[in-house]
Amino acid sequence: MSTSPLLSEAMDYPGNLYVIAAPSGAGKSSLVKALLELDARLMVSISHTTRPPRGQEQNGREYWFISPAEFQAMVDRGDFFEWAEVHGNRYGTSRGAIEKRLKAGEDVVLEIDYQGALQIKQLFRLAVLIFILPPSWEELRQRLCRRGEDAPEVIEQRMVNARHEVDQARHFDYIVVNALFETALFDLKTIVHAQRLKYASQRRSRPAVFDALQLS
Ligand SMILES: Nc1nc2c(ncn2[C@@H]2O[C@H](COP(=O)(O)OP(=O)(O)O)[C@@H](O)[C@H]2O)c(=O)[nH]1
Ligand SMILES: Nc1ncnc2c1ncn2[C@@H]1O[C@H](COP(=O)(O)OP(=O)(O)O)[C@@H](O)[C@H]1O
Repeated sequence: MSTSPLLSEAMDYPGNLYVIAAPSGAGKSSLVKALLELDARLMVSISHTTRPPRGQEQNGREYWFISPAEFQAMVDRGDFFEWAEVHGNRYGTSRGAIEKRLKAGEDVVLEIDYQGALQIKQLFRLAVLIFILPPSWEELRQRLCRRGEDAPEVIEQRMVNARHEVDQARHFDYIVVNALFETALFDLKTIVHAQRLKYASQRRSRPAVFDALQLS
């Protein structure tokens, strides 16, 4: 059991933390974007990365794109809540942004890899870990190809890494299979809503339960 002081503090945070991981191409970003459109109470945290931007990506929208030296300086200053190397690049969640939001009672979604998700669970016992699975390996490859953003060798590396990533799904609280998009989105929405109610009642706050139900 971790003895991090953050563990007990986190119990008192009024906001909920949802952590969503998946192998590249499973549909995580598309699902999270649709979820945010359905649920105005969710905020997504923008990560920092050393990966170069893809075609339509903008600094500060999908990611904060920074150099390896800038990333290292943030690591040295302890600016990251968690960080990991994924597919040869570094990615991290900035500490300040999520703590401030959770303390303010906002529900935060982190779209990160399994290593980061498992680090977060050590710090926030109440974090809800959700793993998105593709319906098959073949469909995963097809989605990566259809997305048309990655070179063939990058796709191959992501397919190899996916085997190990999928193996980590058993450590998560929930698994959602993204076969039919609308069904997976409904599953995600249900998990978010059910956990919101559960934690509101655990905090023994009747107003918080009503608030979670969006009743007055
Ligand atoms: N640990 C960690 N992983 C992250 C973070 N941001 C993104 N990732 C993960 O890094 C991996 C690669 O992301 P990306 O380059 O956008 O590729 P994509 O998953 O194919 O869209 C994905 O598994 C992301 O969830 C972060 O802040 N921390
Ligand atoms: N349920 C689905 N059925 C078919 N294609 C999907 C589905 N979900 C996502 N996609 C497509 O698969 C590709 C990868 O999705 P994306 O959200 O970028 O994945 P990730 O963020 O997990 O890497 C995109 O082209 C997206 O439109």
